[in-house]
Amino acid sequence: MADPRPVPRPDGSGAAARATAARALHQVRDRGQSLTRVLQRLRLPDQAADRALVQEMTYGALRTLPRLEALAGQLLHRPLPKREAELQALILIGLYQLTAMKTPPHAAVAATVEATRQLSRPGKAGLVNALLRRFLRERETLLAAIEHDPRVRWPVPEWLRERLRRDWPDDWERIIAASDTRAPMTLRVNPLRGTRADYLAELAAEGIDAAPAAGCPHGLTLAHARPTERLPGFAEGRVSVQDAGAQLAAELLEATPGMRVLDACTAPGGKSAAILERAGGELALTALDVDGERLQSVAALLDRLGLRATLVEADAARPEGDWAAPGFERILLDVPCSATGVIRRHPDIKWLRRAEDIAALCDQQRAILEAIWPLLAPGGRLLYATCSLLGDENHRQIAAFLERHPEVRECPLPGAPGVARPHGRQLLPTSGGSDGFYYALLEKPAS
Ligand SMILES: C[S@@+](CC[C@H](N)C(=O)[O-])C[C@H]1O[C@@H](n2cnc3c(N)ncnc32)[C@H](O)[C@@H]1O
Repeated sequence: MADPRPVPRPDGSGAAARATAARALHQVRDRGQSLTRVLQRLRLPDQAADRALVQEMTYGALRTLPRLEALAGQLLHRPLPKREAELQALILIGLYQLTAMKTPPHAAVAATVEATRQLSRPGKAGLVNALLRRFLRERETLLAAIEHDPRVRWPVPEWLRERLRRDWPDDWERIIAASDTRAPMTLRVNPLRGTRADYLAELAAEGIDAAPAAGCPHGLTLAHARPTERLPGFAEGRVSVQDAGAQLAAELLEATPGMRVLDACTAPGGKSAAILERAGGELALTALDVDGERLQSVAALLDRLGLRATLVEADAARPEGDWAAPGFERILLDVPCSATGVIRRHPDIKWLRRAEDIAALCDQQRAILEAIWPLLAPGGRLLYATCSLLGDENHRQIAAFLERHPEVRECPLPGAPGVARPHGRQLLPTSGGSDGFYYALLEKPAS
């Protein structure tokens, strides 16, 4: 199978980037690790361009995994043994470059072949070279053979496809397609440190193309994503990165200065910060999370933005202690969920989530909602939020809650973006638009 033609040796950094991408893909695909965590842990290349390449290859390969696996299946006479899972991941990274990236094919092949050395598999260089060159020779035939494979047409696990089809009979294909696109980079301007109009003008003066984000008074979308270090005033807390759909939470909650507010699932803190900014920082905000490590990022975020809240590490499903005194006028419940609405930003979710996780998440959501509701003041409002697209976590969860608590009033959300559901509203991920969020606003009777 080895191709006898010599392979040009690329410079080492390109090969290192491919090897790192293969390691990361292997950790996600075969070990069930989250891509964000893997990329934080792995030693990434020194050069920014190589780090961006690792990012592009890993995110891209996870988006189109079934296509790459189906191609590798055609190219390999028999599957590689389990102990070669990292090499298999390298082959997938190689195929991703040849199917989806603009890298000249000979350079992509050479750097991927060279990466076998970095993975301590120099004896497999011939195999990788032969496979990738065969793909280039037989590209049209190989791609045509998998075109109608349902896993390739709708690159999500079958259980998720079926659930999306059931919940979104008219939109499921569009949703899956949009979930495979790259999400835009949206910012939220901190109104305590300047206006959106001024920030847009400053960006324009620096040649950074941006436009106001629809439906977000403080939001703007960049034409091209860039590292936060290269955003004016980022370190000084003038802007934060936050999806337009996530920014909507603060608008729907309408917490005004002086209110006592609870964010019961706060980390990493984006919505807490938006709620505080919208009220000029003049809120008594309790920001709670069960995960102490994640709470540290909330502290760092509020610090950067010049905002204050009482941070509490506690389980929202068991309110006890000082923080749990009833009488909150506003509560945000951004509950743990399947995150099926943010697959664009975290394509690993598609492969890490299991069908059986959903029922367990629904139980958790119900427990948190039931436990937190008594803390709401009479006449107060609770915004239930998820970044899920699944009815069980969203409108059916709220329908069941309303059935158990007939005194609760559901507030209409007129003018809010998204699609009306039997209860609440759903933002769908769309090309160039926001992530997939769900919101329902509930009010306690005044007496
Ligand atoms: C969807 S994230 C919240 C995102 C956050 N609101 C933001 O906009 O940045 C859900 C959070 O809920 C937390 N969480 C999960 N179970 C919890 C519980 N029982 N009590 C409190 N927090 C919990 C998780 O640690 C996670 O940080």
